[in-house]
Amino acid sequence: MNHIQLKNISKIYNANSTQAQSAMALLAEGMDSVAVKEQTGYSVGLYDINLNIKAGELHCIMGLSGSGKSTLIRHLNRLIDPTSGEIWVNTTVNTKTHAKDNTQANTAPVDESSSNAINILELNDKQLQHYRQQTVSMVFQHFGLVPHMTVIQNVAYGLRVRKMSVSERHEIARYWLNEVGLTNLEHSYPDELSGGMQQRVGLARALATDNPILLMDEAFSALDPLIRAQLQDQLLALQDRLNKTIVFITHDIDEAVKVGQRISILNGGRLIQTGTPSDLRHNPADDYVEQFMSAKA
Ligand SMILES: Nc1ncnc2c1ncn2[C@@H]1O[C@H](COP(=O)(O)OP(=O)(O)OP(=O)(O)O)[C@@H](O)[C@H]1O
Repeated sequence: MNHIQLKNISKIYNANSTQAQSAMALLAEGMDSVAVKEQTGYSVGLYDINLNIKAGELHCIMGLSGSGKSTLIRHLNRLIDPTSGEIWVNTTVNTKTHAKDNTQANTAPVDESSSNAINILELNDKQLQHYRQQTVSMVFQHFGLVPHMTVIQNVAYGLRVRKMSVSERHEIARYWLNEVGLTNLEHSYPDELSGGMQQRVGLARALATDNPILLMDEAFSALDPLIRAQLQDQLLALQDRLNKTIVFITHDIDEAVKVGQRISILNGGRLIQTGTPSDLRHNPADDYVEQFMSAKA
């Protein structure tokens, strides 16, 4: 049932292999990332992360600033490569949604031992490009829209590489704009829209590719609370139907509890605990987790 598996992932920034090994030896002894940085000069992004993300789950990654959230999510589309470890992705999980008739074709996911899982760190440039086009999409905190393109061109952007005709890709883009509650704005430019509307465009763009994995890096954090709550509700409603595997980064425990089926808590580059909101509330692994859960509104 796993869609993504991280095995012993560590990331030491700006260190060669020998330097990284010395930092990791200190981490293995239990030294925290701040002390490692003081002693060696190297920043610890992540240390020895083992994490399984299930097919079709909305999995939140939570933690304070600097805990490693962005480092982790950026490994999943290889914007960052680890110092060591493996990242396995099951490429047979299929959550394709057909824009025209809205039928869904969910293929039963295969477990981690399946030969259909690939170690994405072994992909060559061409395979990586294909993986990014067909398997993972990302929604960014600051929307990442192309300013000189209209809304519909932005949403259709990821479909251009699939050699679809303009009319075909615009039909799909229109469908997703409608799904995220944006109609009659297709000819607007991003700077004519509010932040909430721009992020709806960002979401429609990510959904339009119909990739099974959606990465959301603090996607709602720049929005005011009311709009943020609306987008959270909309994401949950969409996910009810789409059943994607969503990795959702947030530093806000209320948001994590609201949207996450499971939550992974990071601290200083280490994975402290993964569980349902109820697991974390009733059986926190340490004081850090307990403080988060008791800070929940
Ligand atoms: N490019 C980089 N070079 C050096 N160190 C880095 C780099 N990117 C991140 N780090 C360090 O890695 C650690 C984890 O950073 P990361 O940005 O992943 O945390 P985060 O939880 O996403 O934080 P935030 O919520 O502030 O975005 C921090 O100590 C950070 O300083």
